[in-house]
Amino acid sequence: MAGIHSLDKRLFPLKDIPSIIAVFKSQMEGPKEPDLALLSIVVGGIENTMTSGRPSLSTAISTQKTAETEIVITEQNPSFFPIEFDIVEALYERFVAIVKGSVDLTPYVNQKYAVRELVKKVSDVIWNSLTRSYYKDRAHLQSLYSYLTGNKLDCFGVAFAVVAAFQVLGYSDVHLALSEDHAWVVFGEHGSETAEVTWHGKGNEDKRGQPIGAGVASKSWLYVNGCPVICNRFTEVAALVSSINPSLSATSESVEVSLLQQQLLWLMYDNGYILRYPMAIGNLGDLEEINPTPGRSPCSILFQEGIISSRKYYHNMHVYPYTYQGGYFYRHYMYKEAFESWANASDVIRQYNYSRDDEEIYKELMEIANELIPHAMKVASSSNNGSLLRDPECFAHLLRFYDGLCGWEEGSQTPVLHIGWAKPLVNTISKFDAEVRSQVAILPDVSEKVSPPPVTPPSEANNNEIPPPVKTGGGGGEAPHPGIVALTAACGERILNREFL
Ligand SMILES: CC1(C)CN=C(N2CCN(c3ncnc4sc(C(F)(F)C(F)(F)F)cc34)CC2)S1
Repeated sequence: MAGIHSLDKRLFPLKDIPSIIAVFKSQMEGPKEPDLALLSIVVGGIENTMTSGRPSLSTAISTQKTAETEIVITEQNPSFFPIEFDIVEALYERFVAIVKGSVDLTPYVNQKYAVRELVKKVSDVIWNSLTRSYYKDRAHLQSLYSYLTGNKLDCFGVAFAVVAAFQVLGYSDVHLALSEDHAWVVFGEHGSETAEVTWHGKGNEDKRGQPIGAGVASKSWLYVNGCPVICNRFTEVAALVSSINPSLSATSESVEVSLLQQQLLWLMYDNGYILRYPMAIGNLGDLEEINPTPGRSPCSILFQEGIISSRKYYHNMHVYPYTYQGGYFYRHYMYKEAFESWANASDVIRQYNYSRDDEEIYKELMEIANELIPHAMKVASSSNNGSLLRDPECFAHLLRFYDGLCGWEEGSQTPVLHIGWAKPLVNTISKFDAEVRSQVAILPDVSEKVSPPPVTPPSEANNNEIPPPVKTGGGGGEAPHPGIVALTAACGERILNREFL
C-alpha cells in the first residue's frame, strides 16, 4: 500500500487546515502519483465528521480524557480535526482488501491496459457493495469515507471509487471523465475507450459497461458534445476537492470545511490542476465571493477564467461557466451584465438537442428565465429611473437568451418551451418601449448558407437617423446604425414567430 505508507504519520492527528494542506502537498510532490483512495478518505472523513452534528471520534476521545474538566472540544472547534491516522489506515486497508479481494486479475495479467470487461467488473464490485436503497441525492455521499463507513455513494462517488479502485489495482490508464452533470471513465492505450460506470438521474436504467458514443451522438448536453473534462491523477484530486460539500443543513455550512475546500482549491489552482476544469474554477469563485482571500484574484476574475477555460479547451460547449458568472452579476445587482452572461450561456445550449437526460440544465435555465430575469426586470424598472428598460443592448441580450432556448428546442425530440415560459418572456419583452425595440436590427445570419446581400454603407446624410430595422428573415442589406444592436435573422424568426403551445 504505497499510498498509506508514503504518508507521514507525524502529520497526524490532523489538527488543522495547514496539516491537511501538508498531506495534499506531500501527495502532490510525489515521487509516486497522488493516492486517490487515501486523499478521499481523509477529506471525506473530515467532511462527514464536521457536518454530521455528532461528536467526532477525536472530540469524543478528548471529552472522555478531560471528563473532569469543563472543556468540551466542540464539533466546530477549528483547532480539532477529527481524523486519526489509525482510522485512515484502517479504512484505506479495507478499501484495498475489498478491491483486491473481489477482482481476479489472472485473465488480464499480460495486459498493461484495462479492457471493457474489467471496467464493468470493477464497477459491479462498487455497485453491488452499496446499500440497497438510500436517498441518492443526499449530501456527503461523494467520498470513499462514505463508501467504507456507510456503503453509500452518489453518482459522482461511484465513478470516483471505480477510478480509485483501478489505481489500487495498478492501472494508470483508467481516468475520470466529467461533463457538467455526469461522470464516466476513459481507458485503454490511448485513453480513447469510454465506459459508463455509474447511474445518472432518477428512474433511468443505468448504462454501466456501455461506451458513451450514443450519448454524444444524440447531441444531449449531458455528454457536452464529446468535450468532457478528461482527468489525470492530479485533476482527479482536484475533482475530489471540488466535490467537498461543506453544507451542515439546507441553510448552513461548516466554516471550517468551506475554508479547507477553499485553500485546497487554491493549491490545485496554483499547481495548474484546475486550468482545464471550468467548474472547479467556478467553485473557487463562489467560495471567494463569500470569503475573499487577501492578495488573490477577485471572484469576478475567476468566473471569467472559467469561461476562458471552457472556450479554450472545450470548444465553448460548457454552460455552467456562464451561469456561475451570471449568478455573480445577479447577486451584485449587475443585471445588464447578468443578461449578457445568460445570453452567452444560451448560445452554448443552442448547440444541443434537448433530451430527457438534460433536466438539470433545463431547471437551471428555467429558473433564470422565469425567476431571475423577471425579478431583475422588476427591480430595474424602479432603479436608475428605469434606464435598463431603455437599453437596446439589454433588450438584445434577452432576445439572444430566449433565442438560444428556441434553438435548443429546434430539432429536439422533446419540446423545451411551454406557456409557463411564454408569460414571463412576453412580460419581460413588453417592458421595453417600442422605441427601444426598434433600435435592435435583425440582420442576415452571417452563418446562413446563402451569402447575405451586399451591405451598402449608410451615406453620410442619414448617418444620424436610426434606419428602420431590417425585416426579419434576412435581406435588406442596410448596415446597422452604429448605435443599434444587431441580431441574427434566425433569432428574430424564432422569437417573433414562435407559437407557444
Ligand atoms: C453555476 C452552478 C449552478 C453552480 N454550481 C454548479 N455546480 C456545482 C459543482 N459541480 C461540479 N463541480 C465540480 N466538478 C463536478 S463533476 C460534476 C458531475 F460531472 F456532474 C458529476 F460528477 F456527475 F457530479 C459536477 C461537478 C456541478 C455544477 S453549476
